[in-house]
Amino acid sequence: MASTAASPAALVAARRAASSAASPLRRAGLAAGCQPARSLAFAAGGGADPRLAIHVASRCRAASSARGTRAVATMAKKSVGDLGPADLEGKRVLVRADLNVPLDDSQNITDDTRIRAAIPTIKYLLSNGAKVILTSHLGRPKGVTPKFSLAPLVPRLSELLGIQVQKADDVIGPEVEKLVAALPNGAVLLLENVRFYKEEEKNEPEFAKKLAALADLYVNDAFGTAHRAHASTEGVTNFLKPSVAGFLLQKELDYLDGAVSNPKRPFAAIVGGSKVSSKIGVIESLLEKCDILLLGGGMIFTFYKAQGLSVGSSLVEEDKLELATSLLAKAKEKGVSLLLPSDVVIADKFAPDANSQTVAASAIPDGWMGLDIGPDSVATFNAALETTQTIIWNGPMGVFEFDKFAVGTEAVAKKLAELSKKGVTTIIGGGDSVAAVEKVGVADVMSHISTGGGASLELLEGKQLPGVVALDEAVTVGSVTGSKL
Ligand SMILES: Nc1ncnc2c1ncn2[C@@H]1O[C@H](COP(=O)(O)OP(=O)(O)O)[C@@H](O)[C@H]1O
Ligand SMILES: O=C(OP(=O)(O)O)[C@H](O)COP(=O)(O)O
Repeated sequence: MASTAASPAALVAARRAASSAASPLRRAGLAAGCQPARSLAFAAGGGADPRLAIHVASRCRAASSARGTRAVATMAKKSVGDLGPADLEGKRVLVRADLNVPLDDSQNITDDTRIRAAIPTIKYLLSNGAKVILTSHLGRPKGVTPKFSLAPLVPRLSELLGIQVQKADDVIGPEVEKLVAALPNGAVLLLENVRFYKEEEKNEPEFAKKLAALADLYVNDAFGTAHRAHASTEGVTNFLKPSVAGFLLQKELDYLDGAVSNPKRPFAAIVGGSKVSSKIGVIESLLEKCDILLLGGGMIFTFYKAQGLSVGSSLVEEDKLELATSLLAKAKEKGVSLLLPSDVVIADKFAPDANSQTVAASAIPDGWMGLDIGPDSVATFNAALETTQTIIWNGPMGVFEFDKFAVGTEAVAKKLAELSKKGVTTIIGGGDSVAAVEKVGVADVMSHISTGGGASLELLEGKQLPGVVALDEAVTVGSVTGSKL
């Protein structure tokens, strides 16, 4: 699996110099949807603390895909697998994929995971004689912006599909209609970046209607964008039936909704990342479902402080101390075994070359900040994980972008890989945990790695995703819900 990992120095420089157009990393981040506005929002939220700025662009990566199993949970939707040759032969199928991949300065794809993840659905449609009209966004363009064209994706798409993919220069309109009309069975037409039309993000019905008019049926396989109610993810379903889930979307729901809501027990959740505030919804939702909750990352210092411990200059959200206390109480009330790290690796500055030492969580000296969990915590976490059958992981245990403080995160990745090989269901819920798993080179052994950062977070928070809600319901037979039985 391709890695998006960059050197810590490059990462820090890229995060801090958000205005530097010369940075390839920043461009990669921009191409993948990480705009400066988002960086600024995080920085502002954290009082311009560089520790909060570092993680922004690393949310722009994704992961592996495979044919999904049957949907089992509350959001079960009709699947493309429910459609056969009789439904698809000669039909024009509008496929919304999330091909929002990072590109370098020369418009080369630096991580093709999302393209590869979209292939099974497209191949299935082609093998059933359909004509595929493929639509996606790339980045967050404001109007037509050449550097956000989908043209650089054509060679890789063609290579993976084993056919020459055609490319339209527009999304709707007479030229596109002509190309669609001339499309033979078993061919793919890639439309231009759907966000070149402002109507897309505004979910304007007239635009959705024009998009829908290109096709006979609709497949949404864009999990990474399923939390957006846009014309190509939501609005189009009002004008095109059937509207069904692609294999990737289905697999994401099977794991992030199905396996998490109906887990093989014991079920452990590992939640890390920088701030407790951005994970409140996830923690609260997982406390309803899991047996064990392991916390790591920058958020632990807010919990420590809430318990009266000294945290030195570690990241703390002063306004979330009460919340941390209430989450601890809620875990107790629910009978969830909540484990906070017992030791931490501290640094004398927020830098890759900082001096560091390992101390008990209760012994952080003034002027030092915790940047990773310590070896005792890793051992305790590993022992807890050994007892489980299902594990969901969201958020790194430390500042893994700096090698010196990546040990705890990498240990978790390795443990999950080991357990996955033994049959434990391991789910990596998007965001930076995906980067960590890729960095350690164990992505391929995990049961599921989400292709959506924001979308997986919303799903884990228990929210309904508009792009999913809009799809046709699956057929229900008895107590089992899913595709053909
Ligand atoms: N102890 C810590 N202090 C400061 N930042 C941390 C700490 N531990 C982890 N982080 C940062 O948290 C960021 C990831 O946070 P977040 O975006 O919430 O996770 P995710 O992307 O997995 O959802 C990473 O950039 C990492 O460097
Ligand atoms: O990269 C994406 O989201 P992610 O960074 O949360 O994984 C999706 O393509 C959605 O992009 P958007 O956040 O610009 O709507």
